[in-house]
Amino acid sequence: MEILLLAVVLAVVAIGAISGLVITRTRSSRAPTDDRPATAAPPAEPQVGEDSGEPAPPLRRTVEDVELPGAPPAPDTTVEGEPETVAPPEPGPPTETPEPTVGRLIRLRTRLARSQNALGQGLLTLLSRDRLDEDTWEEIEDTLLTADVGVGPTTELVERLRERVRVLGTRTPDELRALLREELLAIIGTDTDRSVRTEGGVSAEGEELPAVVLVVGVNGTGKTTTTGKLARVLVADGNSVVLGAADTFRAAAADQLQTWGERVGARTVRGPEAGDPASVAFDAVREGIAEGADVVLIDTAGRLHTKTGLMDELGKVKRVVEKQGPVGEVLLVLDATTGQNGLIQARVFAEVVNVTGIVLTKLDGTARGGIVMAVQRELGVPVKLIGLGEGPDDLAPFEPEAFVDALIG
Ligand SMILES: Nc1nc2c(ncn2[C@@H]2O[C@H](COP(=O)(O)OP(=O)(O)OP(=O)(O)O)[C@@H](O)[C@H]2O)c(=O)[nH]1
Repeated sequence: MEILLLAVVLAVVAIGAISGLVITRTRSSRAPTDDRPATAAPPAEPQVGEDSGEPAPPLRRTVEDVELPGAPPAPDTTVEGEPETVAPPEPGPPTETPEPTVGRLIRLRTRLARSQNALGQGLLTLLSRDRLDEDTWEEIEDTLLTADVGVGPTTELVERLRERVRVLGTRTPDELRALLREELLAIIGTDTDRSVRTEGGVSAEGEELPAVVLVVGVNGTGKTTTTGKLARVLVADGNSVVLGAADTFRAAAADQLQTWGERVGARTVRGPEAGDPASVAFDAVREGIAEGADVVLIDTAGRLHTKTGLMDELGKVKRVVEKQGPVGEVLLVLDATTGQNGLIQARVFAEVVNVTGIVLTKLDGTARGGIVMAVQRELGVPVKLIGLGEGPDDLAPFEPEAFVDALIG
């Protein structure tokens, strides 16, 4: 009996074990063919590649944040909150002492004379002819037009010269030189204020504000170089300067500007590459206020005057800066070698940002110095500075007398 019972128990255990094995094998052999989606059952823990929370913000600004060249401008809301800029590096000690600005044009006079002498000497030679007939006057006119003096100023100058030569009668070379000098100066204008405005102001809250200078122009005219050189001019004249690298399109521009700044101990405020230039400009002025700087110089990206989107962006840069205080000076940088095209550029820029001064660069590389007269006449805005080379101190305050003297030798 006991043996029988034991045999029954063993039989039951054996059957149970065999059926358990069969069920397990059946389950495991079914699993791969189970057509339920793998995600049907919620995982207990986040899986690799899944985020458990909100994605981290990207390091670079998105295309929605950044205005692309030619894109319509975004509304002026970016700066009301926190402008996005990276921390500006500490300014180093000045490594150079810039040359004083007084008399720079005298120093650079030979360079100016070398490039512009053809105009002055050409005019003097023509005026010295025994007979000043119509052909000669036409040649005088052509000489002026070729030097980019422009139609209006040329007509005016020729009329005045004709009248004065007629009254003079016989002409000695000295008399002619003096006469031409006077008339050229009359066209250029000697009583215009050509100083770069460096007086700061006071905000409505009584806070001291630095003078703000915005540097604008088309591509490659020399804006960054001029901003750097101007920083030296201002430092040489005893001002403390903060630079704003609002040219965020050209990657090297901010580095270039920072290098200029470091040489004279001026801090450069920069933003993220391809960032919003208005934010950088705003931040530079804020930094200037915080530092108690005398002048904030803002370099902007080169833009073709024909690109409406980019011109609108420039208008925005100025408006955004003005939320903190007035922009005292807008310097338009014109490349003297581009001739009459410079006038068209000047007209458009003046409409958008109310240009207050002209910087004429690369006058060392062209005989067409007459653009000085044309651009002033066209815009009613004075030439304030001229660039006469690539050297750090090759930017000079424009002095009509020294300019004309270099012209006529
Ligand atoms: N000969 C000469 N070269 C100059 C003068 N001013 C600037 N340059 C040169 O012009 C070139 C362009 O100057 P940048 O300052 O880079 O021009 P930019 O307007 O900032 O250029 P973008 O930012 O690309 O629009 C550089 O090689 C400068 O050295 C000048 O007065 N004389």
